[in-house]
Amino acid sequence: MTYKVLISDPLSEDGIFPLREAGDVEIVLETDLSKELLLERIPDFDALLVRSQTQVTREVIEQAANLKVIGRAGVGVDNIDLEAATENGVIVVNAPDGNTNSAAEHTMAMLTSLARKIPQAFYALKQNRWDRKKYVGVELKGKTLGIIGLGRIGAEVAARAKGQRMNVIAYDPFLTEEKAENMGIGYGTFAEVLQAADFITVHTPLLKETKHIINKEAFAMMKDGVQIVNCARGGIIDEDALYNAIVEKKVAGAALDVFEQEPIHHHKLLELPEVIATPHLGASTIEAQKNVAIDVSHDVITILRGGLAQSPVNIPSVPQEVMKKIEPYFYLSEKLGAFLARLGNEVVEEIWIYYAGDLAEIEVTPLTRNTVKGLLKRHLGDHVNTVNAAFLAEKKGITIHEQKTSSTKGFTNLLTVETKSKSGKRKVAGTLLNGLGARIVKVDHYSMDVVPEGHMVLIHHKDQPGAIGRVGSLLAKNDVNIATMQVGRTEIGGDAIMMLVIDKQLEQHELDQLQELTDIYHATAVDL
Ligand SMILES: NC(=O)C1=CN([C@@H]2O[C@H](COP(=O)(O)OP(=O)(O)OC[C@H]3O[C@@H](n4cnc5c(N)ncnc54)[C@H](O)[C@@H]3O)[C@@H](O)[C@H]2O)C=CC1
Ligand SMILES: O=C(O)C(=O)COP(=O)(O)O
Repeated sequence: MTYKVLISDPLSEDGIFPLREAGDVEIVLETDLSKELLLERIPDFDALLVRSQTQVTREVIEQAANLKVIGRAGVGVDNIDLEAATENGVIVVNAPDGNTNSAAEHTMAMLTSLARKIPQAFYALKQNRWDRKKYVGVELKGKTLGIIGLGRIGAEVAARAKGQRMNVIAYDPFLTEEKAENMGIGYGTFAEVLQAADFITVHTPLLKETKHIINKEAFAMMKDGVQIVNCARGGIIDEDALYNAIVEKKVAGAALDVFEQEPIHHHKLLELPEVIATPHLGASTIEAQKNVAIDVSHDVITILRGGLAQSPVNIPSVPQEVMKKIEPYFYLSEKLGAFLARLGNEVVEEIWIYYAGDLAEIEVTPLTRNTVKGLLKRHLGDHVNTVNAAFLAEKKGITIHEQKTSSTKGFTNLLTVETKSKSGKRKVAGTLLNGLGARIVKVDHYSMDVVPEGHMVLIHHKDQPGAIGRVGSLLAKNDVNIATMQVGRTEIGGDAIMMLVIDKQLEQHELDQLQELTDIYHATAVDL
């Protein structure tokens, strides 16, 4: 199988070698696509690789019938409609570490340039103006740098600013006093940081919660003559409020790498001499571009081949050591879900998934998603996957319960899935037998030992002599070969079930014939 990958923003050629060498990947490089052309191209592709330029909107995602993964060669994913991706089962991955250093270095370059007015002085010099008085700056040493958002980049900026002998104070919802102390910086609330700082730099992602956090009210809290740096995302700072704060001399200067709408043309902020800017260059170094392209290429290949990504954005990442433990159960969990889905035609209202024995010791969320995927697939088809399974279940009004239990019924591991619908509850349990693979060991309250694959027929009947024979004869008459057969009953002469593994899929009329046999209550075909 060959996977088609569209690269729609310029990516480092040195960084995409994992894709080039993959053998099963066809790369199409088409940058600067118009919205219309992207919509036209996208249905052909299994993967899309972007930076910050391509706008991966809901419309694009919904048009992308074959898309499995969107790789963001960088950090910010605000140009990708994550909700639409999740709803459509498309995994989004990014490269969170590869450009941290470059972004931090660019921030420091902007901070220094701002303090010493280097771009303005250079521009004047280019125009033959030797003006030493006009471009007197301020030192960074001894000044307070306020950092809003102390993640990977914020923390690197803090370390570098300390090297410049600045006092650093930061606000981040995850920053504790102890952590700040260990880093040798101060910490405060959002307002305290704004009030204390001579320079403010923002390093949050652009989210609903961070949109315009630096607004008119925020500027009012700041010191007069404060200088602002934004190498994170346009939109974190309200551009109109910044413009006014500069015109009113509240803000002495601003260094901007990013804008609310990119690319910019004749932006009013650029008309102000206090503003210096770069065209979103924070991650534009040879090293960062190579790093992010390598990381995202690896993740994209892994996902296309059915593996689990290192840096997924819209599904929780699973550490490698946890993955090793749960991977063997993936097959079993999906098959149990699929088995239950075929037992009845009624609308499932609730799902319980019980994890026992070895399973009770590990992180099972990925298995829960996989079970739900197996269950929903019967009616929703291949559209459902581990990314959107929980979302689709919720949309269909199905509640999912996940429970760890100590009751293993003698198995070293036991995965039990139970569904509730209007007519009652159905249950199937499975285990992974050491060296022998997956087995269904219980259907409702009947014990079994069946490999969960192939064509099966589950027959509810009365425990009477001749019932098994009649089923065997009818199947033989229809030229259906029985591979294995298991029988279980509650009591002699009571309700019983037969679980047959057969060599072909039963036709509806064959099922009807089975149900007409004496002592047979009901027959269900289960094709896994
Ligand atoms: N200019 C450029 O070329 C680049 C820009 N970026 C931007 O920088 C952003 C940050 O990148 P990283 O540091 O790698 O991300 P990160 O996820 O490591 O750090 C973000 C931090 O912001 C904090 N945060 C979230 N909401 C906040 C709030 N309301 N107030 C204060 N802090 C808040 C988070 O707790 C987290 O610690 C990215 O999301 C991206 O948009 C990243 C790389 C290059
Ligand atoms: O990684 C990020 O968030 C960036 O902003 C870098 O963007 P870019 O890949 O240079 O368009």
